[in-house]
Amino acid sequence: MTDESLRATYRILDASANRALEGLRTMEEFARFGLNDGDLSGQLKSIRHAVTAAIERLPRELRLSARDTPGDVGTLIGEASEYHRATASDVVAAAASRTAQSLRVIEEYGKMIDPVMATEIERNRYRCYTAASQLELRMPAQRRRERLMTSLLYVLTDAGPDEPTFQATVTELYQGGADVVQLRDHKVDDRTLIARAMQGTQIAAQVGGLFIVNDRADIALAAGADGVHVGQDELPVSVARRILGPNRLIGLSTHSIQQAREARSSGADYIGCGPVFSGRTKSFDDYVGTDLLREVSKWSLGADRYPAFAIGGIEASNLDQVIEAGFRRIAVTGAVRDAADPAAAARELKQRLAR
Ligand SMILES: Cc1ncc(COP(=O)(O)OP(=O)(O)O)c(N)n1
Ligand SMILES: Cc1ncsc1CCOP(=O)(O)O
Ligand SMILES: [Mg+2]
Repeated sequence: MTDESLRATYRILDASANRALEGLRTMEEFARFGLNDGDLSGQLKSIRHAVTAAIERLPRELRLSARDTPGDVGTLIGEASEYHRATASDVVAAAASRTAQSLRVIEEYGKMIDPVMATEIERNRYRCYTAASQLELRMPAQRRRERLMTSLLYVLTDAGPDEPTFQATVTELYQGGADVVQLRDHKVDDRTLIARAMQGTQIAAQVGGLFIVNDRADIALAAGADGVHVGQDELPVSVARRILGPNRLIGLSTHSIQQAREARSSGADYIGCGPVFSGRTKSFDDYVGTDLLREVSKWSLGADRYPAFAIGGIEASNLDQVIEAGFRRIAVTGAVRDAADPAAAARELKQRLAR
């Protein structure tokens, strides 16, 4: 090998090593701080250390003297996509792909310089594929939980008389500012339920909203919905979780502070809290009123801002009482469904919650 080609090879190895280590660290940070997953962040850290050790087999002075960042023509070539990362999932996917490519480059050029190093890099490239795919598989959960954290308005709707009507209703609800739409209909058959659940899921994905199925974890899973909502006498959260896996959301109805605390420790992603007032959709013997909202809001704001939606008879006319009790998240049916202009009614509620 000529001096020139040796220098070029070291330059490639040095740049690729930096890229691979940066990519590994980017993934590791998300596993650690985004997912709090000690096992996955440990795996990525161990790969990073193994790659560092393999690279350190190359004489550091040769790597450093070959480095020429100001003279690198590649630093001037930027694709627009490199500057756009809308979500943490995009960051992780880009880091995973960059890392795998860089490890492959080190492996190929490294074979000319140090076959032992190349073999060690190959071994860690395979480890990296496994860890990166585990991390990427966790990202839908992250996206859903991030979306939930920014959700203020949750609207429950029935299956409607037919598919076009349901499609128009759900689209209108999201356009009006609903962050979450729940399909809640005890009257229709399972065929109708699954068809509507699939339709709602598709609309939600297009507009960036969340779509939840009431009561039925099986239907939620089969439709690919964002999650299920269950009541105190329905599927326990642990069973719904077994059906839905870690990536989907589970909401639980709660009627006391004790139930709210238990919901959180059982792994529910959010709670419905009520019934607050007497409403038009479902009647109850007792109403929790705003006292429970006050108690839950004091606790949930301290509990890492655990998402809690007030539900039951909430309307534009009593919304201030809910807000005064510390709640900025509500779930409604009648206030939107029965309005002359449901989208406008949703928009008004949303604007007041967001203030
Ligand atoms: C967001 C939200 N909160 C509460 C409920 C009520 O659930 P549940 O008590 O199980 O009653 P049904 O809706 O099944 O009649 C809900 N659906 N959504
Ligand atoms: C399903 C449910 N659970 C508690 S209150 C309620 C109904 C919510 O509808 P509305 O907003 O019309 O009272
Ligand atoms: Mg229920």
